[in-house]
Amino acid sequence: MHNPLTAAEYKALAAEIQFPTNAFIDGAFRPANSGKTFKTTNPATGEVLAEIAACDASDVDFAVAKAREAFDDGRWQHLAPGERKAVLLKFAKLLERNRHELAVMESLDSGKPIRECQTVDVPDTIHTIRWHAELIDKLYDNTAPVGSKALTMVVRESVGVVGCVLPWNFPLLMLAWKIGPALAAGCSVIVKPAQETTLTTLRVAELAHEAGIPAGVFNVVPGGGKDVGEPIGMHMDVDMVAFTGSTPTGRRFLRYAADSNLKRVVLECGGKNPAVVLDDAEDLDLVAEQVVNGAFWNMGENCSATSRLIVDAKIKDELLQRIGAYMREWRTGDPLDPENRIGALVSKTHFEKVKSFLGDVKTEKLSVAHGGATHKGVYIEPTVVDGVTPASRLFQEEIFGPILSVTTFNSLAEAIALANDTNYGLTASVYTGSLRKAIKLSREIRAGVVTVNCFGEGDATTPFGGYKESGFGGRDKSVFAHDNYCELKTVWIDVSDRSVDETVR
Ligand SMILES: NC(=O)C1=CN([C@@H]2O[C@H](COP(=O)(O)OP(=O)(O)OC[C@H]3O[C@@H](n4cnc5c(N)ncnc54)[C@H](O)[C@@H]3O)[C@@H](O)[C@H]2O)C=CC1
Ligand code: BAL
Repeated sequence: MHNPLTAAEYKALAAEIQFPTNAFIDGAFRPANSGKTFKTTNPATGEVLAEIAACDASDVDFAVAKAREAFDDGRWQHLAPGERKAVLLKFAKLLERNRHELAVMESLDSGKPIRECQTVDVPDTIHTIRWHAELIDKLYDNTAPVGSKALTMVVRESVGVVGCVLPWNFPLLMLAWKIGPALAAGCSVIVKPAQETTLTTLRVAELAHEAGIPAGVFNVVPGGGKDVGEPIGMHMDVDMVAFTGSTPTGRRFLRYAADSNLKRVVLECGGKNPAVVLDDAEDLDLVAEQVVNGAFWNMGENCSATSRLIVDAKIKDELLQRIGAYMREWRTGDPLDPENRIGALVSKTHFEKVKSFLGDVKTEKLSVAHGGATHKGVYIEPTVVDGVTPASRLFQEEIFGPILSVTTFNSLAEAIALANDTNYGLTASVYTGSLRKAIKLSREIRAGVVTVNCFGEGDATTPFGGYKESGFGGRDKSVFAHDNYCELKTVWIDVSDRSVDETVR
């Protein structure tokens, strides 16, 4: 499905794309009630791509009213699961037909390399929608073993109106991780994209409507966190919020829920993910490749990024040398050139934040093993920093940029303690030739995903989410994500002799 284009073809497509600019509510594009707009720019060039409706609480109220109307009259939730599936599969087909446009729009708005948009973001988005569509007519409800005097049904019902609050690092894919299971389950959604990356969400909503998802079921309300995110979180008629983003903002959604209607909250937050490499790792070239992929994929703007390399002191120098060799393949530059693997960071503000960690390297007198350069105020070369201790900000804080810290250990117990020495617990990877050690590490590292002899986030079939301050309330992806968007209802029907006798009388 990927069949990538050339750099010239991507640039030609970029020149002719029409960007959506208005909110999408009740099946139609609409300006913000206030008439206000905000600019979205291409971080690689600074060029303004579009002026987008800057919505506020009044737009959220309107979207929630329309989403509630659509939910209550059953135009979507009361379709048979197979009927929803058919519409969602058509939606996936339309996404596929428009995959080049979506990939280019995503790259222009976020600074992501087009090669990633084309090979990961867009195809995984489509696959996620398809996977949840295919799941929905294969799930059976249950009866409970209550004996012969009653018949009980334990049925799933759609949770209702869901606010999906999204980050800027994987705009399309995080949208799919939320709306895939939510729409399949019959919910109505109000999506708030990150202000930095609104364009593809609006285009996807338009395609969903074209595919036959009824008006009011899929709404997009663009704008800022305080203006749109908070009113969604505080809304008395929103039944659930599904959020991906930073841990501090995730905490706010728990407070909003507590201060409003106790809506369900599912959070997927930050990470400070270790790669633990034991001295019996079988293929150090493979380890180097996987660690580099984990650390620098998407410029490290990734909650699951490998940001801490925890390596046996005996093999550190050898591994760093191989990491350096593999990093030579990681060219930095124009995101629309498919040869480049590192694009622009999402914004100047974020660039400055990531750069401040390079400042720590100097003040802490750490050594840069590889990389370290910055270009044009938006690019940071992949960087490996050696000699980092747990006291360092580089070891403890989510950087969300292409910086990998290196720490050594001298025993397995020390490796596990270092891996767990963080408030986060999202992902980890372990590299060893010993099955026993791999199992021990995977059990003792407190993280939602542990990969062995590879880096990854699993696939559509596996749950994704974190322990500790990396997450709350549920998992994205897999059949378990479907459960987030459902209420469980018990229906108890008395069929005892007493009730039969009463009926007869
Ligand atoms: N876990 C992850 O995937 C992500 C982590 N981050 C981390 O967060 C840092 C800051 O990035 P931000 O874009 O500021 O993340 P953020 O967590 O503040 O933003 C995520 C979403 O929440 C919304 N939001 C922000 N403030 C809000 C508020 N007061 N009430 C309701 N909604 C609100 C934003 O508009 C956006 O849609 C990054 O440097 C990175 O470390 C950022 C994005 C994704
Ligand atoms: N890597 C997928 C989840 C995230 O970065 O937000």
